[in-house]
Amino acid sequence: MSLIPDISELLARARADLRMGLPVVLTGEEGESVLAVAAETLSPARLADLRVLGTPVIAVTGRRAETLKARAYDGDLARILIPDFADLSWLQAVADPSDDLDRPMKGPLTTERQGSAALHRLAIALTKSARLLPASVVVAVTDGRGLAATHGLTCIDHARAAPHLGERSPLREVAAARLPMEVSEAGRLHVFRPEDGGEEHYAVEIGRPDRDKPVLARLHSACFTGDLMGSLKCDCGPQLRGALAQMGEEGSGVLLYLNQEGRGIGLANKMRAYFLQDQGFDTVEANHRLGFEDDERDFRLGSDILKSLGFKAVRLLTNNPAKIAMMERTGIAVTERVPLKVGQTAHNRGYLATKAAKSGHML
Ligand SMILES: Nc1nc2c(ncn2[C@@H]2O[C@H](COP(=O)(O)OP(=O)(O)OP(=O)(O)O)[C@@H](O)[C@H]2O)c(=O)[nH]1
Ligand SMILES: [Zn+2]
Repeated sequence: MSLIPDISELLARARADLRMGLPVVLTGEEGESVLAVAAETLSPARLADLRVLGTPVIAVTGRRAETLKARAYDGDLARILIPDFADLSWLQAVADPSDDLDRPMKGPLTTERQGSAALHRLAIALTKSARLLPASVVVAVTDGRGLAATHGLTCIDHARAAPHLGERSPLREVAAARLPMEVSEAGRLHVFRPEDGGEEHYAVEIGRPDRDKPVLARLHSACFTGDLMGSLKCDCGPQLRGALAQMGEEGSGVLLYLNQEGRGIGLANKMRAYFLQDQGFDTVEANHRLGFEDDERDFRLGSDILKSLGFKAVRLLTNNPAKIAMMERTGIAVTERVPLKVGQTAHNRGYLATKAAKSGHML
């Protein structure tokens, strides 16, 4: 029946639940099931409830485990045993590196090596896509489906969810209108919304670019601090304005504004990363200490939008080779890379050097 939510709708619901601090039920292939809550949003009352149901563990990514010196027997993640004395602040200190330097001794931490980590991996993937810290408190339960039905919890089946996790929900254009701008009076803004109701993304068209010729294009990732606040820590604001100005001069172009704040980790996590940067870690190390990869963005969104606007080839304004490679892989030809070198400041010199050294950016 069409009234029943499908798996991508259930996943979207699970992300919203985790952000509220609600547990979700995850069920596995062998009939096993767990209850999972994001460490960041867990309340003391719910922690007590989880302890009534069983013996919870806290699952963190391999990246975070490295910093915590916890053995990651599962490779990309570690299931850390929670000592009886541990309270919510202990769990949050495992999840959140903010006070790593003040409280370096969380351990020694013992990690689980028996049994499957598949549901823990799913729990972490969900917290990440909910833009929360990638850490989940997980407890095994006997009848997950029954528990979900009785308590009105979202229930996700691992086998059904797996093919959808690395996938993005299809985008649909929901509205477009004329937008006269400083750089060009012939501006037009298109709003794209994913079918699962997630984050919207925008395309700003300048002029009426010919769909049969390579269009001057920029894939810009949202940066509240740089785009709007004039932050000196990165080069995003000048890049955004520089790209629009160039399109205005040429009288034609398309700028995609992708809501992938903080290279896909969200603004709260980006500010946690900035806090770590103030302690001396670089932009890549800070992401790793938080449990994230260097870059969690999905640039395929960009080619989805370009294709839906009818473009086949771009002259891409970027210094990031990963953007070019992804465009080519997903069927948008990059006929030219147009460098975008603006906004270097004394504050962002180290940031730009790290991107060049560790993320392959062209200086
Ligand atoms: N996690 C994290 N994100 C950051 C940091 N500084 C800036 N960002 C984010 O990095 C992204 C930069 O986006 P872009 O300028 O589109 O991408 P880029 O990879 O630098 O590539 P080009 O500018 O095209 O060369 C934005 O989402 C910013 O919010 C940081 O220190 N940590
Ligand atoms: Zn920025």
